[in-house]
Amino acid sequence: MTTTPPTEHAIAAAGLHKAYGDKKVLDGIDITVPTGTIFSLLGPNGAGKTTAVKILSTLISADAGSGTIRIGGHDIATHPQAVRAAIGVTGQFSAVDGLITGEENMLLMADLHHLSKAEGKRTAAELLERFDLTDAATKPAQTYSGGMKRRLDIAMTLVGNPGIIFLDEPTTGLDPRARHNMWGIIRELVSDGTTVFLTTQYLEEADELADRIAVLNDGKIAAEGTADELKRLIPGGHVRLRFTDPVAYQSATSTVREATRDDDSLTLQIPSDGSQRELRSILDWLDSAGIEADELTVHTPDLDDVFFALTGSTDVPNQRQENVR
Ligand SMILES: Nc1ncnc2c1ncn2[C@@H]1O[C@H](COP(=O)(O)OP(=O)(O)OP(=O)(O)O)[C@@H](O)[C@H]1O
Repeated sequence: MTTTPPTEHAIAAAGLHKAYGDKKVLDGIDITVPTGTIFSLLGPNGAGKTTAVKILSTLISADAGSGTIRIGGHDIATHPQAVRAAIGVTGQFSAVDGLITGEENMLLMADLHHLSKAEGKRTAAELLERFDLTDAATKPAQTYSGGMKRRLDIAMTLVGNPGIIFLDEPTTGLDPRARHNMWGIIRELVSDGTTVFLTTQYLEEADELADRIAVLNDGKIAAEGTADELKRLIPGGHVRLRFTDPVAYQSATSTVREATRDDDSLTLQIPSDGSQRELRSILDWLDSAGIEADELTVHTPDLDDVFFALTGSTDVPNQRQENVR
C-alpha cells in the first residue's frame, strides 16, 4: 500500500500539453493548488477546462512533452492508482443511477470502495444525513430534484474520503437556492481540509468560493490570482466621493482635477485600482486639501469584466463587450 507523502500542494502540474489533431487545447499550462484551498478554472466554452480535469484526475493522459503532474504528492505517470485513491471526481455527467434509491446508490459506492457491509451502511447514513437526503434516501433517485441529485453525486464522491475533489461545473442548471446550498457544501468541504478544484461557467461562483482563479483562454492561462487581484488587472476601478454640502462639493471639484463629476448627485469619481496604497494616497491627499466627503466607496471591476477583457470571447454578445469598463 502506498502512503501519501506530506505535501503543501495538493495539485502541482507543470507544462500541461494536450492537442486533438491540430487543435492545441492545452498549450503548456501550469497549475498549482495549495492543500485545503479552492482553485477555480474559468474559461469560455471549449477552452479546455474539462480536458484539464480529465488529465489531472487520470481519466486521460497529457501529451508527451508535458511536465510532471503531482496530485496529493503522487506522480500521476508512475502512481496513477495512488492518485485515484486520493481524489474524487464529480463531472458534468452524474454518476447517480436514477432507477435505484439514493441509499442504494451510496451502498454501491461503498461496495466499490470495498467497505464492509456495516461500515458501508454507516458511511451512507452519515453522508445522506450530512447532505440533507435522509428523508429521500429510500426513494428512486430519478424522483429527486436537480439540486438533490447533485448533492447525492457529491455524497457518493465522498464515500472514499478523498482529500482532493474535482468538481466540474457542479452548479450548472441549478436554481439560485440550490446553487447557494451547493456553495455552502463546498465551503464546508474545504473547512474540513479538503482541496477543491472547481470549474465553473459562473463567474460569481468563482468570486464567491475560490481562493485562486485561473482564466484559461486559447490553451494558455491568461491570468491567475485571487478574485481581487484579477479585478485590478483591468481598468475601470474608481473611488467615489459623495457630498451632501454643495459648498464642500464645489471646493472638492476645483481641487480634484482628474475626477469625473456628477453635479446632480454631488459625487466625484477618481480613477483608482482600489489598492491599499492608492487608497492611502487619495485619503492623505484629501486630508491635506481639507476635503471631507460624506461617503467614500471603492468600485472595482467585477469578474465578468475581467473575464470578457481577458478572453475576448466570441461567445460574448457585442453589447456586453462594449460594456467593459
Ligand atoms: N475527445 C476529443 N476529441 C476531439 N476533440 C476534443 C475531445 N475532447 C475535447 N475536445 C475539444 O477540446 C476543446 C476543449 O474541450 P473541453 O471539454 O475541455 O472544454 P471546456 O472548457 O470544458 O468546455 P465547456 O465549458 O463547454 O464544457 C473543445 O474544442 C473540444 O471540442
